[in-house]
Amino acid sequence: MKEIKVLEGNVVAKEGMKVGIVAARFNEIIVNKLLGGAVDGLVRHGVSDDNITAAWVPGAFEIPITAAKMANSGKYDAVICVGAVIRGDTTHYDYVCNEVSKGVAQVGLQSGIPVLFGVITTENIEQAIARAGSKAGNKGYDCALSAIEMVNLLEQM
Ligand SMILES: Nc1c(NC[C@H](O)[C@H](O)[C@H](O)CO)[nH]c(=O)[nH]c1=O
Ligand SMILES: CC(=O)[C@@H](O)COP(=O)(O)O
Repeated sequence: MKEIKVLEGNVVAKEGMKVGIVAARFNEIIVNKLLGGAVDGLVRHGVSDDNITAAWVPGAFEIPITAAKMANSGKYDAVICVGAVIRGDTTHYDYVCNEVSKGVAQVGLQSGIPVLFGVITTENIEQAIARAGSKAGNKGYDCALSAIEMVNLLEQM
């Protein structure tokens, strides 16, 4: 097979990389762990903590508008969104999840910078705990590495 050109971003942060994080305060006990995981992942892979800015919003539904403000400010190379939406007794969960996921994706497409979806959407608190730094890892940490990779990839295009 002929040799083809393959583009791939590594997970070493470029010099001076700036990251915004939007964190939803609802289920704060979970989201604090996601935020900490994101910061840990960023710093361990070369982002200076001086170049990380987090903004707290009331709930996941407020993430997209805040992510859009950050993404379009020109101040950040990437934006990470973290939150925890846990199903309750009504269909409210479905509406929140749908709008947050669509909204975050739209911000990335519209702004042209990587906007990472680190909002866990679970049936119960146990599933959320598992994804916020226990047996299923930390979605915030995962998003940190993906943010670095995507910044490095898009800069090659
Ligand atoms: N139930 C959860 C919410 N609900 C609140 C909404 O996100 C929003 O803040 C409210 O509807 C006002 O616009 N938010 C979460 O982040 N997680 C939940 O489990
Ligand atoms: C995800 C939610 O909005 C949910 O926690 C709200 O709970 P409920 O459906 O019992 O009002």
